[in-house]
Amino acid sequence: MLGRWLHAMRQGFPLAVPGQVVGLLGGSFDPAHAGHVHITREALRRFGLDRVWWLVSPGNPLKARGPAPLDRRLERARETMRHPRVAVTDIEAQLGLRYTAQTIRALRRHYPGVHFVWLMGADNLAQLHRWEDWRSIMEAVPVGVLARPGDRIAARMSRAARVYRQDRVPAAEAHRLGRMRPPAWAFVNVPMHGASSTAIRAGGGWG
Ligand SMILES: Nc1ncnc2c1ncn2[C@@H]1O[C@H](COP(=O)(O)OP(=O)(O)OP(=O)(O)O)[C@@H](O)[C@H]1O
Ligand SMILES: O=C(O)c1ccc[n+]([C@@H]2O[C@H](COP(=O)([O-])O)[C@@H](O)[C@H]2O)c1
Repeated sequence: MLGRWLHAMRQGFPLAVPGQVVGLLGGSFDPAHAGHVHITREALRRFGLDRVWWLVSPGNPLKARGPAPLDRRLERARETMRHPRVAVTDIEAQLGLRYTAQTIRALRRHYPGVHFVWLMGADNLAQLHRWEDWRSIMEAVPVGVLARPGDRIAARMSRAARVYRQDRVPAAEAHRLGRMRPPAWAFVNVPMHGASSTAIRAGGGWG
């Protein structure tokens, strides 16, 4: 176990110790914005997380348009999210991975004993059934979903929500999500934030 740990630290990966609950917010962050910060703070509180790691993706496999260069997105993400319990990382690029199911498998190997929770906005739950090997994600880690304007109904009616309806955790129990045995997922109706990277790009806000 120590060997794998040292390996993760040598690669500059964030530190986590066995027993900690770490939320993973994967995203294009093209660019990062106040909505990401908002859901991260809500997730820390609502899902009882010790840490959140932002996984700035090399590129969403379902998005045809390539994002801005990774270094630029990382830099903006680090300027945007400043919190002692949040780390902004490019772990996926370092591991040469872009499919979430593979990333989760790799992180669980690198960090034995750490409890991971996959985080996402409601728009992503609505699409989850299109992700590579999506059921293995639900079976591997608990999933925390945060409300997003316009996407709550699509998320609730989604294929993933229907297939895993028995495994939905009531919002009042969501603070224990990280220690639950998967499949387990919770949808929390946090106050919503309207920011989106698409809107920022459309307004030339990257400049
Ligand atoms: N305002 C928001 N409210 C709730 N969840 C959000 C919000 N913005 C982003 N997210 C979630 O954060 C994660 C990363 O999002 P992403 O980097 O794709 O930002 P985005 O604003 O959705 O980008 P784009 O408009 O390019 O699709 C996703 O799970 C997404 O659902
Ligand atoms: O694994 C997949 O097939 C897959 C398909 C679409 C999106 N994802 C992941 O979902 C996260 C959110 O993506 P995005 O572009 O909406 O920010 C990010 O970590 C992506 O790598 C993953």
